[in-house]
Amino acid sequence: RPPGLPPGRWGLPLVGYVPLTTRSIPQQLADLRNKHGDIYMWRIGTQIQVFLHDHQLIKEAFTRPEFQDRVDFKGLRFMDPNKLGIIHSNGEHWHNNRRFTLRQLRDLGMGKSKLVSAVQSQSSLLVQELKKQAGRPAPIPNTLSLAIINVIWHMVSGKEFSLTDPKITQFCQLLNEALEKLNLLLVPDYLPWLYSVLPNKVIGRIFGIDRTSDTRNKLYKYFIDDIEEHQRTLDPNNPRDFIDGYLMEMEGRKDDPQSTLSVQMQMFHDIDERKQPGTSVGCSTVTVHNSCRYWDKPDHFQPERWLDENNKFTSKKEGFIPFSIGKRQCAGESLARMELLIFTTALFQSLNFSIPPGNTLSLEVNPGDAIVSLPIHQDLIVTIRK
Ligand code: HEM
Repeated sequence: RPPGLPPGRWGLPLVGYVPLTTRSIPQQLADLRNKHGDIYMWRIGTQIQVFLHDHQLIKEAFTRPEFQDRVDFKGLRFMDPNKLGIIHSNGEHWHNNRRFTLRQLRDLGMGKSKLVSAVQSQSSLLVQELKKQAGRPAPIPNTLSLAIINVIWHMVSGKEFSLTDPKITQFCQLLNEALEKLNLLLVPDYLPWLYSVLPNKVIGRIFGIDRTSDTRNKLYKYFIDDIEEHQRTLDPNNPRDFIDGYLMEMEGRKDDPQSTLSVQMQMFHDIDERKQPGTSVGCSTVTVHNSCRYWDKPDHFQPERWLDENNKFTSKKEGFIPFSIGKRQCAGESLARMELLIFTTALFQSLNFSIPPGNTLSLEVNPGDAIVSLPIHQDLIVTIRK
C-alpha cells in the first residue's frame, strides 16, 4: 500500500476490497465515513478511489483545475469512446465543448420562458397518462422518462414525440438497457489485469461490451438521422435548435485547426486501448445528502427545511450538492430545476399519490446501482384531485 493515502479499505492484491455484504454502495460509503472521517479510500480491484465527504472540502477540491479531468474508464465512455463530447472529454476539447454548450443552452432559453411552454406541455401529457392508471396500484410509468427526454429532444432537435410513439419508447428502452449494463461494463476497468490473461474478445463477451456496443449503435442511429435531416434543412438565417447551432459553429470554424466540433461518431466496437487510470477523487452525493452533519432527520419529509430565517425559500444549502460543484458541475442545472418545478407542480395540482394499503414505500436506492441511482419500481395509487 503506497504511503500518503487516506485510511479506508485496501483489501487483497488484484481484487482489492470486495464487500461481502448486502448493504448498498451509499450505505457502505456512509459506514466508511463514520469510521474514517471526511477523507477515505476504497480500493476496488486495482483502482484506488478517494471519497470526500465534507461540503467545503468537496468545493475546494472540485474548483481546482487539477481535479477537473474525468477518470479514464472505458466502461463509462461507452457512448463516446473517442471522448469527443463533454461528459468524458478532458483538457482543451472539454473546455471548448462545454463553453460552446453553455452558450447554446443559454441562447435556447434554458431555465427561461422560451422553454417553459415545452416543459408545460410535456407535464400536462404526463398528467393525462397518469390519470389512466388512477385508482389501481401501479408503478410510476415509463412515460415520466419519456416526458423528460422529450424536453431535451425539443431543445436539441426541435422535435417532440407523443408519449406513446414507439420510436421514443424504444429509445427509452435502449437507454435503460445501456444503464443497466453499466455496472458489468465497468468491471474490466477495475480489473485491468484481466486484459493480460484473457483475449479482448472473451472480455468483451463476458462483460457485455459487445452487447452494449450494439445498443449504443442503435442509439446513435437516432442522433445520426436527426443530424442528417438538420444538415439537409438548415437555414443559417434562422437557427432552430442546438443541432443547427452546432452545425453553424462547425461550419464557421472549419478552417480553424483548434476547432473541436465534429459530427463524427464511433459506430463500431470500442477502440482497443488500455490507459491505466490513476487514483480518482470523488464524492458520494447520496451520503452527503443523508448526513446528520447537514440535515436534521435526513430521512424525514420536512419541506420547511428549505425556508431561511425570513421564511423565504432557499435552494442553496450547505450539504446540498445534487448537481455537484466546481468545474464539472452539471451543465443543465437550470433546465433541470425548471423541469422539477413545473413537473412537480403539474402533478400535485391534479393528482394525489398514496401507498397501496398494506404496502410500505422504500426510499432506499437500488443496492446494485453504482453510478446512476435508478428508483426502485414499486406500486403507488394515483387519485385524481377534485
Ligand atoms: C435532476 C436532473 C439532473 C441532475 C441531478 C444532474 C446532475 C449532474 C451531476 C451530479 C453531474 C456530474 C458533475 C461532476 O462530475 O462533478 C452532471 C453533469 C452533467 N450534466 Fe447534469 N444533472 C441533471 C440534469 C441535466 C440536464 C437536463 C442536462 C442537459 C441539458 C444535463 C447536462 C449535464 C452535462 C453536459 C454534464 C457534464 C458536465 C461536464 O462534464 O463538464 N444534466 N449532472
